[in-house]
Parts: sequence; structure tokens; C-alpha cells
Amino acid sequence: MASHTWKLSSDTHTCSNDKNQNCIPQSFRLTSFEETQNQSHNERVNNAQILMAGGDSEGSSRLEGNAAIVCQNVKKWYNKGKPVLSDLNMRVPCGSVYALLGSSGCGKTTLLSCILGMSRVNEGSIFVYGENARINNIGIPGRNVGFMPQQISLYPEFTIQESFNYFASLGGSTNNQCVAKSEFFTLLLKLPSLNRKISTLSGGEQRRVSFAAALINEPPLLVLDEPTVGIDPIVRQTIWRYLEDLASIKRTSVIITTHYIEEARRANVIGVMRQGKMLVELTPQQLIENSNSTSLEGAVLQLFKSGLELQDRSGDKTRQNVCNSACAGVETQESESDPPKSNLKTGVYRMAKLKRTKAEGLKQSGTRIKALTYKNFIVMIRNIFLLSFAIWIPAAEVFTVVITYDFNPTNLKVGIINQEANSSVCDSKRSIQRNCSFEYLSCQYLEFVDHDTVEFVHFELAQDAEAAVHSGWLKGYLVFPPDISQNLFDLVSSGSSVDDSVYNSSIVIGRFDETDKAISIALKVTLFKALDEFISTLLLSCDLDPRIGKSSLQYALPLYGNSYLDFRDYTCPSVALASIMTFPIIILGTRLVDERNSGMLARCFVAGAQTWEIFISYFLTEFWSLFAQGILIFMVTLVIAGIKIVGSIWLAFTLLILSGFCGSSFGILLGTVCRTKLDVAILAMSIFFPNIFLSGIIWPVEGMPEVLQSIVNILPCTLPAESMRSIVLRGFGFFHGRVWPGFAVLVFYILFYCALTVSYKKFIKRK
Ligand SMILES: Nc1ncnc2c1ncn2[C@@H]1O[C@H](COP(=O)(O)OP(=O)(O)OP(=O)(O)O)[C@@H](O)[C@H]1O
Repeated sequence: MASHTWKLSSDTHTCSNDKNQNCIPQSFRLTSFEETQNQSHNERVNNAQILMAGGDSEGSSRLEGNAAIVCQNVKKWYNKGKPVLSDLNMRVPCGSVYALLGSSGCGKTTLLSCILGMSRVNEGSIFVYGENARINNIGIPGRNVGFMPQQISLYPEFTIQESFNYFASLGGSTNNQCVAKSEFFTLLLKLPSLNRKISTLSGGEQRRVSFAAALINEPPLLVLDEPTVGIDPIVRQTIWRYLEDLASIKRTSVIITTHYIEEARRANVIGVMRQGKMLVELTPQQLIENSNSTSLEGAVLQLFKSGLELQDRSGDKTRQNVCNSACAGVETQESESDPPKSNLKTGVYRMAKLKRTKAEGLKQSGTRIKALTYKNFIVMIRNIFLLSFAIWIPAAEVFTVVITYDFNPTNLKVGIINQEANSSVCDSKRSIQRNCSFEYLSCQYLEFVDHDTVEFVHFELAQDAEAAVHSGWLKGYLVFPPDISQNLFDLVSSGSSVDDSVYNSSIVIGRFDETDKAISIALKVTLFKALDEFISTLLLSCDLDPRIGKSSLQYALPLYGNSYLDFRDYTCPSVALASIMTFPIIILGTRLVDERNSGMLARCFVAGAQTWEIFISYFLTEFWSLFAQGILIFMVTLVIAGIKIVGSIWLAFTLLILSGFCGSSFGILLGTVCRTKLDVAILAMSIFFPNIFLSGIIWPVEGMPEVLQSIVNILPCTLPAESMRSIVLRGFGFFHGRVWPGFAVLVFYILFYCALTVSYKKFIKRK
């Protein structure tokens, strides 16, 4: 099908001598100069069917033309509060510039968001080109509408050209079309070099870029929320002249809000709003004529002040004219989306429905996903500082575990109160060691204790050692009773019962500071190990079988893992999972809040992007970041920690990436639900710690109350951590009962968070 692209006609390049107006295009008569095979603006508009008898003839007043947008009895309120829009009627003729005026807070932006399908009306109907504003297949929201929000709504990390490319590709324009349009708008709006970053532009320059971005796809409908704020009067004139031409030549329908009343003189229709109601819809000339004022500003101010609907001198016919008279005639087909029987069904300008096959729809989604992913990449790469943190911090956290959990505790000071022999006696009796001597057993035993772990400090009295424990200097103390060696010998050799006094005098009493369990366990293990070795050695030196002294419970080689005190193997896999899950929560959550609060997200939705497309684009971008994080984590685990991955490294890696995606989808949910970045950070942190504590990373799940155990098992980190340990340390495959549940939990949470986000957007936010 043939279509047109547009350029400035030759006179537009004429430069005036006036310095201020230098090179400002004198006229922007749009001239069709090239035919392409792609469907473009004109074709999209011409495809519309005028359903009114006789159509909208060139000569007839555009005020009375067929409506592009019709609002009838619209009521809208937020959170069951006072109505922001109440019984509002509006009719935007096709191919006209419609200026929406009203005091601050009267509901202009709310009305625009309802027209664009971003907000739901509570009562009444809004029809855009004869279709339901929220559900239609005419590409609105989509490529058939250009939207400029009140905020700048551009990515500060982008250059001007990249911003144009982004919006052009969201709307499905080709690169060549975008380049031509970029050059055109640079000239028209006196934009700086296209390579300049948005963050380096002045406020006015940013607004002009934002304006151009809304027009880059030549949409038949333009919704511009205060586009001329902060723009100098000359460029403002240019903008208005361009909009006039778009409306008259290309039949673009333009809705523009502004607080500069005089500039609205150039509009075809002015709608004046007050406290959520449409007071009048008239041409500028009619507005003046119907007031006691000679200027438009005076007429509008008069209206604002009176708050009354302007009475037409000819019996309210004017308003009737505006809203209804053009509607005479043709009936359209009634459909489910049609409003109740009313003039809405007639006199509307209907846009051809997009006839897309499923494949074409998917192709368009693919194009948008590509644009969104590209945008995410640029934003990510331009925030290199944050990116680098995000990439290496999970690995750094695993590294912290590796270096801190690697060593047994050393130099633990333990008091010795040896009532059998003091330290100098013990020193002098070293020769009896390993000579089958049953004298000074206390001294012999102490020699077997690992002196790297335990450092003995001798005391005369138990009270002194206890005082040292209280002061925090000692970890505990051991008391050897007098004649312990003799009593022990009697106990062992008697073969029958012995006196309590003999028994009591044959045991060593130890008391420890048990507040630090890891330390007290390490001490006890060391002291018991020394006792075991000492007894075996003593028996051997007496030509006895050393096994006599061994406990009848013996541990063979471990089935999995090793027998020494090393928490790294247990902790590393879980910490890796938890940390790779946490970062995307904060990064995506805060980025999304940023995008929403800056109006970028709204712009993106108006351009036709679907929530699921945004999800996929974030997942695609996040994948590379997670991939890099995963590689670094594995390098730390394998190379620095020397932990051997017994099972499939790919399975472990996949689990790690899934955990990152789980965090990403939760981040998207938080970004959707939270109002500020601080909310995201607080929520993410408050969830992070319970997640760590309850998932068995620090304290085993088996050590928790039974009720809690069933709850923690469905948390997003518990079963995946167990799966990771089973793959890494035990070498289990995917189908093992301790592996696949971890994958299943993560997939469940990803889908669950996505579903919650979509539901929130659909049922709560749009209300
Ligand atoms: N999400 C929201 N929740 C609650 N109230 C809202 C919300 N958005 C807007 N409002 C309220 O609705 C009213 C209309 O707001 P709106 O932004 O539509 O006004 P406006 O006419 O565009 O104002 P301005 O000219 O200052 O941009 C205001 O009182 C505003 O506080």
C-alpha cells in the first residue's frame, strides 16, 4: 500500500535576518514527497471510515466534523474520594487541534489518561475513533497515538538520537524513517546535536525532544500534556504552527493541554474545564463572542470565575452544535463495546481495525521487546558504576564466606586449674609421656591438646579462672582434681563398683562461656579429640590394644562432604543463591519506580507495550547481568574456595540464574507496587533477612519448630538452597527428590510474582 513520508517544503529553510529567528522555519507546510511501501500516517488516517453521511468535507467547520474522541457522562474518582471528573462530556473532532484549558487540578491529566486507556473511568464512556478507549484493536494505545506526558519522560542516559530511535522502534518505524524524522525535528525545533545526552540538555531542550518523540511515528492521534511549558515563545509558535498543519493537512487529531490561554487561540476547538466538568467546547472566536471580553484570556478567565456553563446567546445551541450536531445521521454497528444508546454511535470517525495475524502480532511484540531490551541495556551500561557493583557484589559476598568460614578458631584461651600438678611439675614430667606410665595423667593429656586451637592459662584457684571468663578474657576453664591419676587407675582397674568419692575425683570438670556456640563447640571437639588420642596412645604404649579405649560408636568415611569442621561447603551454595536473588530485587524495583514516576512507563504503555513484553525485556537484560554474576560466583567457589562441584556444573548454574530471575520478578512486583525507591529498599531489606534466617542458611530447618518448618519450606530460598547443596556437594541429578523441588519453587515464584504484578496493574492500579 502506498503511503507518504513528509518533509519541510522549500520555503521552510528560509532564514530570516532577525537574529532570534535565524533559521527558524518560516512555514511548515507539510508536503508529500515520497511514496513508500510501508503504511504511514496518511494511510492510517485515510483507512478510517467516515460513518457520517457526506463525511467531513474540507470546507465545513472542523468543529462540526466527525469525532475522533467522544466522552460521555464520564465520572472518575480516586480511592472512593471526591470525583475528579464528574459528568464530563467531550467531543474532539477528527483532524482538529483541541486545546483543553482548566485551572490546576481540575482533572485535565486524569481525563487524558482515561482517553489513553491508562486509567479506568468509574462511570460513563470514552470512545476513541469509535472504539472503547481501553480495549480496541486500532492501535490506541499503540503506534496510532503519540503521547507527551507532563513530565519530561525521557531517559537521561540516552542521547537525543537514541531517544528518537527508542520511540520510533516501539512504534514499529524503520531506521530510515527515524533518521529522516530526527533530522526534520532537529531543524524544526532547533534541537542541539543528536549525539547530546538528554541529561546534559536544558529543561526547554529536553521538553522539545520529548515533544518530538511523541510525534516521531506520525500518529493520527496526538495527546500532549502541557508541551509548551518552559519553551521560548518562538519555538512555541513553531510548535503550534506545526500542529495546525498536522491537523489540517494530515488530519491528525491533537489534544493539547496548556496554561497559556492566549496560545490556545490557534486551536480549532477549546474545551474549558472546571472542577472536573467540561464547561464549554467552542472555537476560540465563539468563546470570545459569547463573553463580555475582547480577548480569549478574558473570556476563559471569566468562565473560570463564574463557573457557570456558558450560555449561548442563541439558546445553548453552540454547545449543542459542538457536541451533537455533527453526529446526525449514520448508525454504526452496535457491539458490546458500544455505549448505551446515544449520539456516540453516530458522527464518529472510525479508524480501520488492525487486521493482524497472530504471527504479525508476535512480530510486533518482538520488535517492541527488542526496543525495550535495547533501552534497558543502554540504561544499564550507562550506569556502569551501579552495574559493576551489581556484578561483583554477589561474588564478593561468597568470597567473604570463603575467607571467614575457612579456618578453625585459634588461640582460644582456656584456664587450667590442675590440682594434681602445677605447670612446672608437668614440664618436668614430660619424659613419662608414651612410657606406659599412669602418673600425672593430667599433664600427659594436656600435651595432646592442639595448641593452635587452645592456649592454656594456669590458675591456682577456680574463682580466679571464673573471674577471667566473666571479664571475657577466657573462653572457659578445666579443673583437674588432686590424685586424678590414682583415682582413674582405681576406677578402671577395680572392675566393680567404686565409691562416689573415687568417681568424683576421677573426672575433669570443664565450664565454658556457651554464648558463642561455634567457639564452645570447637573447644569441646578439640578437647574430646585430644582425649581420644591420649587414651589410644597410652594403651598402645602399655602394649594394649588401643581400640579398647575407643567408643563403640565410630564414624566411617562420610557419605558426602568431609569430616572436618568446615562450614564453607554448607554455606557457600546458599549464600550464592540468596545474594544473586537479592540484587535484582533492589535494582529492578528502584529502576521501575524511577521509570513510572518519571512518566516513562506510561509513555511506554501508550506506545503499545504490554506488561509481559516489559517483563521479557527486563529478563533478557537481567540475564546477562546474572550470567556475569554467576560466572564470578563460580570462580570464587571453584578457584578461591577450592570447593569441588560434585554434580553438574550446568545444573548448578541454571539454578543460580533461576534464583536471579526470581529476584528480578520480585523486583518488578515491588517496583509496580511501591511508590518510592525508599519503599522498595525498605521492603527488599525487610524481606532479605527473614529469607536468610528462615531458609536454613544459618540454622538448619530441622532445628526449627515443626509448624515453622512447613512454612519455611515454601520460601523462595529454602528448597533451592537444599537443591544447590545436593548438586554441588552430593552430585545429585535434576530428577533427584532433593533437587527438582528447588527448581519447581523458583519457577513457581517467578510465575507467581509476574501474575501478582499483572493483577495489580489490571485490577488495582487502573481503578
Ligand atoms: N493517582 C491519584 N490519586 C489520587 N488523586 C489523584 C491522583 N491523580 C490525580 N489526583 C487528583 O486529581 C485531581 C486532578 O488531577 P490532574 O492531574 O488530573 O489535574 P490537572 O488538571 O492535570 O492539573 P495540572 O494542570 O496542575 O496538571 C487533583 O486534585 C489531583 O490531586
